Amino acid sequence: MTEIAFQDAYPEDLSHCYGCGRHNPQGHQLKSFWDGEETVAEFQPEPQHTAVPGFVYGGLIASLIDCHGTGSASAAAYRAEGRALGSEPPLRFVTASLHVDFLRPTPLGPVLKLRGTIEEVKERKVVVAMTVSANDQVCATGRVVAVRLPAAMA
Ligand SMILES: CCCCCCCC(=O)SCCNC(=O)CCNC(=O)[C@H](O)C(C)(C)COP(=O)(O)OP(=O)(O)OC[C@H]1O[C@@H](n2cnc3c(N)ncnc32)[C@H](O)[C@@H]1OP(=O)(O)O
Repeated sequence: MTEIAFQDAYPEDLSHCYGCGRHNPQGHQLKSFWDGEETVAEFQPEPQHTAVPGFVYGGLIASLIDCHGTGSASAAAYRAEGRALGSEPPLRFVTASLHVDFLRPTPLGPVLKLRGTIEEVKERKVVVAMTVSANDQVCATGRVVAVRLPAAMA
């Protein structure tokens, strides 16, 4: 694993995202890292993330996939250019498409583990496939198409 989380390399003014912004105290503050050619993140759901008692809310799972996907996209773009994470000019990505499949109920209790595979890297677009596991069982899979931050959001 790298020592710095992808999201901790985001510029100050782009670190307020509900899913991963380090400056959003009410947010999830997801942290993603490299693990070889794959990307990983962990998240501990809390009781307020309940769907049916005992099981995790699907919207939370989708938002974890969203932010692990966009974070992984940014890291993959830096890696493809042979640049250090967070170096200038910044390579920031937003979600163009978010696809989630819920394969089985996700138990509320264990830490959720996300694992991402970089499927495609282009100059403006990165595609990331992900799994979300609890107790070493894949509960959901996801796919994010991430596109470079548009001028309208900068
Ligand atoms: C930066 C730190 C913040 C962290 C972000 C956290 C994640 C988020 O929640 S971001 C918020 C949600 N996302 C948004 O609000 C984005 C709103 N959408 C947009 O601004 C635009 O539609 C945007 C930028 C995604 C795409 O812009 P657009 O001009 O349509 O892109 P365009 O140049 O046509 O397409 C680029 C590539 O992406 C692909 N693409 C674009 N949209 C989609 C889509 N919906 N589905 C699949 N592929 C798509 C295109 O096919 C194209 O691929 P290729 O190069 O292979 O032909």
